[in-house]
Amino acid sequence: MDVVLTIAGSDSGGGAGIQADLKTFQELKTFGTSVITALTAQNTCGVQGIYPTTPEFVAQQMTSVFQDFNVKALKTGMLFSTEIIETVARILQQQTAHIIVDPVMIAKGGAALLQDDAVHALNTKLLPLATVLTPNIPEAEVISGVKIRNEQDIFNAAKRILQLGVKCVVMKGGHFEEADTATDTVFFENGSSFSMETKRINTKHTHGTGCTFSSAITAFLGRGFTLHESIVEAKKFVQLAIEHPLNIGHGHGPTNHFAYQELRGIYEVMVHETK
Ligand SMILES: Nc1ncnc2c1ncn2[C@@H]1O[C@H](COP(=O)(O)OP(=O)(O)OP(=O)(O)O)[C@@H](O)[C@H]1O
Ligand SMILES: Cc1ncc(COP(=O)(O)O)c(N)n1
Repeated sequence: MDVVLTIAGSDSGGGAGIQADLKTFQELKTFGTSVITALTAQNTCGVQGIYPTTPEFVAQQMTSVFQDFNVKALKTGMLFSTEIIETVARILQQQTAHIIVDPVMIAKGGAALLQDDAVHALNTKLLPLATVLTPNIPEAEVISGVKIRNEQDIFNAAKRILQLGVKCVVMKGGHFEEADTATDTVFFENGSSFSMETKRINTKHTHGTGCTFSSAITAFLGRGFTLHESIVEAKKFVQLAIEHPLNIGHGHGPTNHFAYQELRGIYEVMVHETK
């Protein structure tokens, strides 16, 4: 049994954060462990409150997990503050597991899940350790300092992000709402890249899509899939989860973490190798 870890915030509504990550890990036949960086009082309508964990207690949770388990891959989600990022990065420096960083900044409803002054610590302390970074378009703009309006901007932003020390960046296209596809573009440090295209689903039930996608990459990497296979298979997982919603809650509902197993992972992602 491969052990994986999520270092993220708790979503009391169960659709994003730690809860989405553990559901994804379980569906993908890995053993999920967790380090909680913050509690959120949250549901499908928004975030009603945030109660961050102290950096010392984040460190204590990480030590408990690493002392006992051989963690094959781990992801970070909501990290909230400079102090928590610095603590997480300091402990991760001693680890050999694949590190997937989902740079969670703002919840779908608009609540800030990362303090503005924490971007510097993210860029300088955590990103140099990352195997994979999975920004959405607004997050990629903040990290790279490049305004993104078209494909060339995506390329320029990705290049800047790779210069921060990230080995692979997945630029997620979920926020291009006018497109009829949901296309993510993947760039590697060696200069190669590919894009993944799926049908865009017209739905409001997209709460936790980014958490689900990055935890699926983590689970596949933890099981020993290659980086390329893990990213494409995770795209399939999130596509099926969005395409077959559970219709829970009164706002932006969660995705369906059961769908990938129930449909035996059957979905064709269009992959275009660009180099
Ligand atoms: N309407 C949609 N139809 C199909 N795929 C989508 C849709 N919206 C997002 N995706 C896919 O979901 C994944 C997550 O992308 P997205 O840009 O939504 O991340 P995010 O904004 O970080 O998510 P979140 O903040 O909700 O956790 C990507 O693979 C993206 O292409
Ligand atoms: C604890 C936590 N982590 C991440 C998200 C991002 O998800 P979304 O952008 O869908 O609100 C969230 N809302 N809550």
